[in-house]
Amino acid sequence: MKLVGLVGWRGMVGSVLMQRMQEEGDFAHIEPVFFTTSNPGGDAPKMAKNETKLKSATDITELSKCEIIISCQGGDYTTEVFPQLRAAGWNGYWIDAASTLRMTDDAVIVLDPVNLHVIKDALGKGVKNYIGGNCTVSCMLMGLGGLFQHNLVDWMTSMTYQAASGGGAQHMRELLTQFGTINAAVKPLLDNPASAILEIDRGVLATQHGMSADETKQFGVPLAGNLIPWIDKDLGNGQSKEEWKGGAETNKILGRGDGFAAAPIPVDGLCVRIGAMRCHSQALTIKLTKDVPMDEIEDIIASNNQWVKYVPNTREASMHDLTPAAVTGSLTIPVGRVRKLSMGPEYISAFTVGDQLLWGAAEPLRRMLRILLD
Ligand SMILES: NC(=O)C1=CN([C@@H]2O[C@H](COP(=O)(O)OP(=O)(O)OC[C@H]3O[C@@H](n4cnc5c(N)ncnc54)[C@H](OP(=O)(O)O)[C@@H]3O)[C@@H](O)[C@H]2O)C=CC1
Ligand SMILES: N[C@@H](CC(=O)OP(=O)(O)O)C(=O)O
Repeated sequence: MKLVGLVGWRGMVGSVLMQRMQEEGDFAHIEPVFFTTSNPGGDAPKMAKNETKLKSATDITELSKCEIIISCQGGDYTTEVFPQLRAAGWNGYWIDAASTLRMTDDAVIVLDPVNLHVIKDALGKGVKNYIGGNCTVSCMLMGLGGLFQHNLVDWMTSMTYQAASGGGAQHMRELLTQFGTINAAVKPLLDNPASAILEIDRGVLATQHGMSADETKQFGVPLAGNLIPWIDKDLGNGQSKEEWKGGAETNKILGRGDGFAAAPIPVDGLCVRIGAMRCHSQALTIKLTKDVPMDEIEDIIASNNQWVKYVPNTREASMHDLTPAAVTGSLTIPVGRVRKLSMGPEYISAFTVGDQLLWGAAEPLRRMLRILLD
């Protein structure tokens, strides 16, 4: 059985990965070795077999013994440890959730329901680095992959509604704490049915404006009852790094653009943080390469993979099936609000939601592991 090193297994993404690996019986196919940056010598989790103690995640000799390493430890860890491992002559497979290596020439962004052909081609060429994509991009492609597969996308804009979890566990906690603070500030008024709504509204606003640096440490400004129209770094050209990833990663996953024969498809838009917990949603405007009847569009979207679920464009279905609350914890990727736009028969809208810790982070990694094992 292959020795598989697991780094970052107790973090938020890592915990979801461990849960999914247990659900899918992945541990039956590997000899796991658990690494840690904080507790070498401590007890490994119950999935451990022969190696029951945690090893240091910076011990290059121990890491080098693994044929495959999966890291959910984060970009700083990858930046520090990955070059040392390769410099030491390690030739194993590196599977990573962090963005650090995604755009390097010797790495493939993995989302096998969409780009198994790209992965297989790279494996044949001896590529050893397989990196999970940006959560927003992966969730979008799981939903709209059919349109790309049929060469129907001329260009696409993605306007996102991204959950707090994209920032990490502390961001989720901060959001909930802020909701609690706001509620507490106006609770006496809320409890009194005779109180004036504008007085409640003033109380909410005063609480948001009065939040301390400590209460907004993660997001920088209040997110509860608010939104933040900027995610990740400022690239200095008016675009955020999250928005840049939308175009760059989508094309790399599809095997288009730089380094590939196929021309890139323009994908761009605005990325916005909202007060959802762990599902990223996005509203898409798509210019098709030709006028396609609606029933064909539905078939193409719905039949692309077993997780996509086409939601009829009705009020009831959209309210119940096309929301973060409906999707959280599930691998289902609903796609709805699909209709022809008034700009012309080649323009359609769509709305999709995905659990950014599942398809957005953990699931492509464990599926890449299974591809290597099978
Ligand atoms: N959050 C997201 O939405 C996404 C994240 N990613 C990537 O995954 C990386 C990891 O993200 P995420 O899982 O959110 O990071 P976490 O902060 O939850 O976990 C990272 C590491 O922090 C250490 N840690 C310290 N304190 C705790 C604690 N109380 N509970 C659990 N772990 C703790 C653990 O390392 P140790 O056991 O060694 O102490 C853990 O592996 C990101 O940096 C990013 O590169 C990718 C896609 C989406
Ligand atoms: N940037 C994403 C989360 C994330 O970790 O993205 P990436 O894996 O591309 O760094 C968000 O904030 O929602």
